[in-house]
Amino acid sequence: MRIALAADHAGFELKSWLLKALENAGHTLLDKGTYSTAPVDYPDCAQAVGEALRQGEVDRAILICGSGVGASIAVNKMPGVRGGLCHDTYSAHQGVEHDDMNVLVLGARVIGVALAEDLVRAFLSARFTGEERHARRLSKVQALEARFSSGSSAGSGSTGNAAP
Ligand SMILES: O=C(CO)[C@H](O)[C@H](O)[C@H](O)COP(=O)(O)O
Repeated sequence: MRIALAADHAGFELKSWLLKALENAGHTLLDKGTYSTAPVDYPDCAQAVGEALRQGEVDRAILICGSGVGASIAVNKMPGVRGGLCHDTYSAHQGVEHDDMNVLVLGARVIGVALAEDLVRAFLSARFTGEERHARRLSKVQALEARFSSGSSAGSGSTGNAAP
């Protein structure tokens, strides 16, 4: 699978571990930084993976900050990007199966490397089921996104399919 990874300074070390593990597993990786522990801002990391997803450069993304909270908030501002902060394996696969989550967000100051690797495996192995109730709910999420995104008229109720 084609996977983009990005982390802020708090997530840099965990990203480095995950890059090695994913490379060994044969995935195609796009490392969007950061490349050291020098402080950077998590919205910039979120933007980097969100754009890679939206431009079709990758199929999924992994985004890491200290808690995972800031990165999760930021990445979900981008249309078509569905990030979930998951620190349990059930959520890491169910988020894909039911919600078509395409970004796994992790908090490097909260979890260890072994759990992170399990979470990533669960996330990457999962597929959206496409069952009617999940597709219906996803359409409603996309309608919310279209209704409140800048440039669209408030209250339009559009259900256009957002990229990707
Ligand atoms: O955890 C975060 C926000 O939810 C951020 O990603 C940062 O990692 C955190 O805020 C960084 O804190 P620092 O004191 O600037 O290292």
